[in-house]
Amino acid sequence: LPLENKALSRDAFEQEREQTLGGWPTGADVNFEEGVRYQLDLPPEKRFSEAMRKADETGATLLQPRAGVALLQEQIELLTGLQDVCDVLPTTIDAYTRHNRYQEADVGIARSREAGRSLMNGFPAVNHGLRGCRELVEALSKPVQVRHGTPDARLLAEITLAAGFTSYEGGGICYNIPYAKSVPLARSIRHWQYCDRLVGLYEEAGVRINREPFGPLTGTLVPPFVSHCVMILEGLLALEQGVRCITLGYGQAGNLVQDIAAIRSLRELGEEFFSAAGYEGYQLSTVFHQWMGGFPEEESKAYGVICLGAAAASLAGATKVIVKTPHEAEGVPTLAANRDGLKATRQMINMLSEQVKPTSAEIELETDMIKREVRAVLSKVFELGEGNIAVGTVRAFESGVMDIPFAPAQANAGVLMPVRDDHGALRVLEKGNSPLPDDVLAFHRDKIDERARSEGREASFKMVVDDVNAISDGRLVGRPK
Ligand SMILES: CC[C@H]1O[C@@H](n2cnc3c(N)ncnc32)[C@H](O)[C@@H]1O
Repeated sequence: LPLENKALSRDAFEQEREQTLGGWPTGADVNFEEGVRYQLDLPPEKRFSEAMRKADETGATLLQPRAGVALLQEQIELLTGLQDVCDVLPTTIDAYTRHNRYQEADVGIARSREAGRSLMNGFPAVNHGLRGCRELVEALSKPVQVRHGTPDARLLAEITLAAGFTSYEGGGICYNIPYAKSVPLARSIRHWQYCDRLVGLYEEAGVRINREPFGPLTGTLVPPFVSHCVMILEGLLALEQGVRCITLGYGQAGNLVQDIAAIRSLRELGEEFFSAAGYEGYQLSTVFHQWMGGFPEEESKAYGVICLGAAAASLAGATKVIVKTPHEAEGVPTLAANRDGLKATRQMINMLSEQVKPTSAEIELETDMIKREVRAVLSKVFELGEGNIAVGTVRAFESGVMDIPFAPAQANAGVLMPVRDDHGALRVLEKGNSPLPDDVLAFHRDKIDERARSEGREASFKMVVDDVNAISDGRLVGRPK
């Protein structure tokens, strides 16, 4: 399929829809006009776009957990048990569904039924189908979002959107490079143009669905400019398909100054690039993911990490924060652990939300650095695309102009290497083929040299490894033992 950054024609979309809905028997229940009517009947308090608009209007930071289990009744109980301590709800999708392995998802459901507990790491929404997903939506009183990691998320989108989910996470880059090994980037981008076109068709029918590109990417020392470039490209691709409600994401890195600058620059850069591309009348918000890297085993220390993330999200003025749990080091959290992570986060945000947001010369400098980095990389992506940012994106990854640290995908160069500086901010140790301006690179190098001097060792990959393990080991910067 030719990859172009143009709204899919209705014919092309309908043709592809036939094949998409045939991907699993439950696809046969989906009818677009009926789905629109169902969505239009949802009350405003169950619409994600409304919740995000109000949050930005009032300067609130909304709380959202992750949560997904195999069986429908359990998922209803789980989300019912969470909705009184959060603002908006998730449904985290299982790994089989994320790779379109619905047959195995069926087996997972059957085995979970036999065992009387969830043996899957998420909710297999495609197998539960329209009826199951609607039963879930109708049991709840708050907006529900689909959270997953699916390179080909077309059938999942058709079923969950018709079922009344009002937000859909992901994108053709963010759900490929960190999540898949050998899915061609052009293919996942094209699949996500279908998902975004579907959202655009709902939009044209008067149903505003929120789209949230997945900001953290690999969740391992990803410098703000790297994930910001992905966010802006996926936002532009979505806008072209008719999406008008976008939440750009960012994964906490740990240094407060840098995290605050990251969220503020993300919103400003979104506005800058979306309006420069000629789009208007869209809703733009931000989401801050609490630390996505390794967590301490001990719950008391895990709360420390969770609360720093809560504080950073509030001080940065993020529209929403994705909350971790004290079971993060173990795996899928219990309802109680999920509730506790949310309550600790709420305490932090309540104590900070009435305070004046901090500004400082350091935050201004960091914000300016991030903006210059993003502009340098994206102008190269646009140049590579010769007017087509979808092709530009593919070529940028092929050439290493865009490069995501620690990503498993063959499509990723994997040369750019980050490392923390003496205060824990992420800097570029090895730029790879990233077109960062020389003075910006010198800034990064100076900051890294400062740490090397204070630790009395050369900046090296050993430092990076120490940083990857630092937070699990109880600190931010991976100091030598
Ligand atoms: C993106 C990765 C994050 O999603 C979280 N996660 C993945 N599956 C589930 C799940 N089924 N329930 C709750 N949290 C989950 C996991 O803890 C990790 O922090």
